[in-house]
Order: sequence, then C-alpha cells, then structure tokens
Amino acid sequence: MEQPHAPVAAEAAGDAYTIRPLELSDLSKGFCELLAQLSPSPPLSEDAFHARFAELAALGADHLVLVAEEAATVRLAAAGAVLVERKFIRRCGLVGHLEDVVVDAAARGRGLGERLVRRLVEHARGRGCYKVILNCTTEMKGFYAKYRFEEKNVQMGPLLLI
Ligand SMILES: CC(=O)SCCNC(=O)CCNC(=O)[C@H](O)C(C)(C)COP(=O)(O)OP(=O)(O)OC[C@H]1O[C@@H](n2cnc3c(N)ncnc32)[C@H](O)[C@@H]1OP(=O)(O)O
Repeated sequence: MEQPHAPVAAEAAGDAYTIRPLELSDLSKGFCELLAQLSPSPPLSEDAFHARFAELAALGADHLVLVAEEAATVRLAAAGAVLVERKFIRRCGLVGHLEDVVVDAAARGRGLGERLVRRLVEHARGRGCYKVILNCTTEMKGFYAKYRFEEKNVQMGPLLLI
C-alpha cells in the first residue's frame, strides 16, 4: 500500500534506482536501517510502523516521504521527507520543512541525495510553499548550499522533554 494521496508518481530513474513515495512494504526493505545512519533508530515492529504510516498518510500531501529503491537488491538506498507547515502569517502562508534526508553509506556520491532534495523541494513548491527550511550540521552546509539553501539565524538546541 502506498501513502494515500501520494502526490508524486513513482519515477523510473533510468538507472539502478527508483524514487517513489514510502510504502508499507518498505519496513522489510531496510527503512529503519537506513534511518539509523541518520539518528538512533531502533527496529520498529510492523504494528508501530503501520500505525505511524497511517498517521502520516492522513496528512495527505502535506507530508511526503520519498525513498530510493535499488532495483538489483530491492532494498532502500535513500530516504527523505518534506512536511508542509500551515501558518497564519504571510496570509496563511505555507512553509516546507525538509527532514531526515539520508543516503545509504554504500550508495553515496551517486547523485541520490541531490535527486531526493530536488524532488522534495519541488513537492513543496507544488503545494504552494513560499520557502523551504531545514536544520543540519556544519558538515552538511556545503551539500545544501548546492541547492541554494543559505545559513540563516540560529538553531536552538533541543529542549529534551523525556
Ligand atoms: C535536513 C536533513 O535531513 S540534514 C541530514 C543530512 N543527512 C545526513 O547527514 C546523513 C548522512 N549523509 C548522507 O546521507 C549523504 O552524505 C547526503 C544525503 C548528505 C548526500 O547524499 P549523496 O547521495 O552522497 O549526495 P550526492 O551524490 O547527490 O551529491 C550531490 C552533490 O553534493 C556534494 N556533497 C555531498 N555531500 C556533501 C557534503 N557533506 N558537503 C558538501 N558537498 C557534498 C557532492 O559532491 C555532489 O556535488 P557535485 O554535484 O558537485 O558532484
């Protein structure tokens, strides 16, 4: 099953990878292992994954997770998400938040990160967002600078609640 209302059609990449919206079957294709390369992400039970998938799917096109599936291995090689925030300011403007972009260590340097970021930004544009923002480490500034993101303001550290 695919995310309902998934606004971006699966894209035959013309090569070894297909970029498409997250599907329920992706839990068994290494989704959690991929996310673990970004941040601690212990394996999820099928129930937990399905429940979160349904919550996000209920947001429709305001939340899109894209993955890149490798044809040869039928495993995920990359993932990234964009969340559309609905504001009151700017005449009820929309802001895209780029989140959890990760390419499997073995697949880096092949342009997957670029393709994901471009697709996610285009999705935000298509939803009518007036800007896209993200948080990243200093080491990633050069990567995002390629897509015209600029360092701006200060990110405050997490206020840990648990
Ligand atoms: C908002 C967030 O999610 S921030 C979290 C970002 N993700 C991570 O930190 C997870 C670990 N890192 C990764 O998963 C990957 O290294 C990524 C996503 C940053 C890059 O993915 P890749 O598939 O390797 O990038 P890709 O091959 O598309 O590279 C595109 C261009 O960016 C450049 N690039 C890649 N990483 C970096 C970097 N850290 N700094 C500067 N430039 C970079 C490449 O050289 C390439 O340049 P070119 O077009 O001139 O040849």
